[in-house]
Amino acid sequence: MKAVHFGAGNIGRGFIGKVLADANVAVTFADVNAPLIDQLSHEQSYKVKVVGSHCQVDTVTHVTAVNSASPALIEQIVKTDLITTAVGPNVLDLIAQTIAQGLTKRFEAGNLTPLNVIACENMVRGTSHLKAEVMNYLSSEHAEQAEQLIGFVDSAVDRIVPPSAAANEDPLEVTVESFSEWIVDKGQFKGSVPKIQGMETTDNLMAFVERKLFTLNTGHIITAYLGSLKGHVTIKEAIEDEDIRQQVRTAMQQSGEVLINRYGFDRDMHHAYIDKIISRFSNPYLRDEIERVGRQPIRKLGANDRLIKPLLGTLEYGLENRALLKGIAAAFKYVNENDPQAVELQAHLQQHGLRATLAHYSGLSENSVIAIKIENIYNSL
Ligand SMILES: NC(=O)C1=CN([C@@H]2O[C@H](COP(=O)(O)OP(=O)(O)OC[C@H]3O[C@@H](n4cnc5c(N)ncnc54)[C@H](O)[C@@H]3O)[C@@H](O)[C@H]2O)C=CC1
Ligand SMILES: O=P(O)(O)OC[C@H]1O[C@](O)(CO)[C@@H](O)[C@@H]1O
Repeated sequence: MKAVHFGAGNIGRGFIGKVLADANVAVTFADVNAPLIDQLSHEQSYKVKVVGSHCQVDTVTHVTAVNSASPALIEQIVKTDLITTAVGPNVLDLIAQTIAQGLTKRFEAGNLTPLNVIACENMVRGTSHLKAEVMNYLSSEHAEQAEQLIGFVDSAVDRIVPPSAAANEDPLEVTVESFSEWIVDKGQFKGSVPKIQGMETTDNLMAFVERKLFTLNTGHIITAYLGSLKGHVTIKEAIEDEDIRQQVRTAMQQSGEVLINRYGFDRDMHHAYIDKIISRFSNPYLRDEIERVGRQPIRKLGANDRLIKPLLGTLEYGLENRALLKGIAAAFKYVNENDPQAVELQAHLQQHGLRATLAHYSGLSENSVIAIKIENIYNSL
């Protein structure tokens, strides 16, 4: 079996590429980082240091790499059985055209075997979004063939993989936590569903997507922004600050009540899931900086992302949400000159004020009770 994986970064090498290669899938990475591609295609292997409840160093082999802009990638798409991505939600629109070019050539070459595409991004139904973008670049004839032959499979991806420590002399080596969960929507595949150890299939994907987004990502982002407010640098420092820990746990319980109401999760089991995730945040072997978890605050303040989506759930079910409101308010206090979205958010905030900025990026109404509550909390921080 062959796979093309877009994005040879933290998750690409540390999780998705490793799961596929370990399942004897021949993986070709596609990336725009030329030195990374050159090294991967030269070495054709790399190390993954697994740290946490168990520690080990695995070697991933039988991988190669091509530049995402090269014609060689199009040829790979003509022949491949699977495409996966881990490039970042904002990059999916860029790779859609490349995928469409590959599909066009594939159909013209008479390859009518099924092909599945799985975007492994922190984005609700990211693959469905990618499908819409790809279809825009296909002729009506090829779009019809794609509907029949190409599966666009949504997924939930959970493994904490910080950027490899700069001190590490091996630029290909990546350090990952031992926990991992990759769940895909069984009903969206074309042809047979591949059996890949480490890739779970479900016909209830949204429950898993929202459980992960509302628990790991919501807890993580509030840890990052409350931690940044107190001058912490790493997630571990922030979550080990008892005051922050309590607020983060309360926020995760509040978003958890949305999941319990929506999917009927068992409360005790969900609280145990929350505790496990909080312990993952303080993994002593991982250096995970606030800057990574808090990156791109505009994306994370979006209506369908880890802060606003759970809040909207509390409004839907009439649930307590003050800790979530504080996390959202803290997002507007996040200052990082190296993060273009943080810079844009602060500029909009200075020019238009909190409630107009909140409305602009999150879709919440500027004069709503909830916006006024967030503004009052923001002013108290
Ligand atoms: N790092 C983590 O702990 C986790 C990350 N994710 C998600 O995985 C995705 C990737 O995140 P990371 O691996 O952390 O980021 P990363 O920045 O380490 O990797 C992204 C890779 O995509 C490459 N890229 C950028 N533009 C490209 C293009 N046009 N074509 C091909 N490659 C391109 C970059 O050069 C980089 O190597 C994001 O959606 C993230 O939310 C999901 C779960 C965990
Ligand atoms: O990758 P993003 O969406 O920018 O945000 C980082 C978040 O994603 C993860 O990397 C995986 O969900 C978490 O570790 C962290 O909460």
